Amino acid sequence: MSRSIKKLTGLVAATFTPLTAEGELNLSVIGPYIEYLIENQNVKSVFINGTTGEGCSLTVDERKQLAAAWCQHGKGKLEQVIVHVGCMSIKDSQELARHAASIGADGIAVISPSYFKPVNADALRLFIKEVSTFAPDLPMYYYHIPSMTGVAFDAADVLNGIEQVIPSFQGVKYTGTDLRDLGQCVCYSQSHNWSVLFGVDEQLLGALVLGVHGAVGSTYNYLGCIVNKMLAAFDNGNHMQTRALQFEFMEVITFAKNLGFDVSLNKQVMSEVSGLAMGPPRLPLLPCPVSKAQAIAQKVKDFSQGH
Ligand SMILES: CC(=O)N[C@@H]([C@@H](O)[C@H](O)[C@H](O)CO)[C@@H](O)CC(=O)C(=O)O
Repeated sequence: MSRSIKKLTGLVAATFTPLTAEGELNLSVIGPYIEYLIENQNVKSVFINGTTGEGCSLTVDERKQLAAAWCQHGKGKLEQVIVHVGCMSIKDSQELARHAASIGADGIAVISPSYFKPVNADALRLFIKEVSTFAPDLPMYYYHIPSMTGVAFDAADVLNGIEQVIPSFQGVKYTGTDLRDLGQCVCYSQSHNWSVLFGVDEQLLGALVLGVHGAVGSTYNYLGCIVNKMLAAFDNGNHMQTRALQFEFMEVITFAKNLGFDVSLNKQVMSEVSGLAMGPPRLPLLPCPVSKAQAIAQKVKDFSQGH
């Protein structure tokens, strides 16, 4: 890689994709969205076109437009814009990787293809490598999310030896609950100065203890401020406060899950809490009842105001 690497750490918001009522991209929201994240949540890095952003439901052209808008509006304001480029077709992923490099993104990430699945970690490494060659100067992150892709072999197996085939490899975004595998990813990453970012927001404390370098998640869009307090308490060795915040956080997520928390409901919660118009989800996700989103938003606000 020809340029120096900014290590990805701290909280990263997995952003929602604002749509109009008619289901088209609503790029006018991106500028105010960035202001909201920085000023209200103290969150300065974003992960776009991922799960929360319904990236796999967008066209390649829409993904490019969105990535360009985030990079353009975020320039000089955001610390890092990471663009998820995972697709079913490697050609589409390569094109998105090339595009991300051309617009000044700070990094790219890929999930495993999930229709034709790689048979083993070697095949997945090869896929990631062939995408990375279209943006050889951009840090590449493997996005491990077996609950969505159904590709469940250990992320640590994917990392093993990857530096030999992908010079730009820079870490893993780990959305899974296997702490043994996560721990092995952290351990392997140490000698390469890679970042391991955790993606199960309600279990972050367990991952922090294992030494992850940050977290990428949907709830940091509207609870980033509180989780930043939790990270500070953790760094200061204040275990009681860290645990108390994590427990309260878990309570909010449990409440949300009992109401059927998914990307659709989450998106509406974001609209309710932030006042930004995120719009509906895209099919096959269905719009959710606003009353459920309002009930969760109230819990989020109570939690935020209580600290
Ligand atoms: C399966 C899923 O959507 N997980 C979320 C979490 O932030 C999740 O919404 C949160 O932990 C609440 O369960 C993130 O890991 C997803 C993410 O980072 C992304 O949008 O790419």
